[in-house]
Amino acid sequence: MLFMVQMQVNIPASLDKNIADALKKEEKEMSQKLQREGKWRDLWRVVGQYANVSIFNVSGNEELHQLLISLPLYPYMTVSVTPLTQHPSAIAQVE
Ligand SMILES: O=C(O)CC1=CCC(=O)O1
Repeated sequence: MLFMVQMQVNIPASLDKNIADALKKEEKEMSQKLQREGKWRDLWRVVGQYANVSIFNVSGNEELHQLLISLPLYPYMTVSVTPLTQHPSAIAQVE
């Protein structure tokens, strides 16, 4: 199943910089692992914001939920999830 996920990152200025940097590094490693596995299909920066729009290809709600809550930056994110389905006019096939 495909999901559009919007993540707004709100790291408090009071968080120690070394901790913030370590969380960002872990987040990058995890997101790149999931991209290589094909689960995190697209990752786009929202211009002008510390936010991204992502497309996930996972088995369903539960897998997506577990994946999102295990992201290192999850405690500092506002997450919005939109399930997607094939548009009847689309010529690209959903995998
Ligand atoms: O920078 C972000 O938008 C948060 C994030 C998601 C994957 C990643 O590497 O950083």
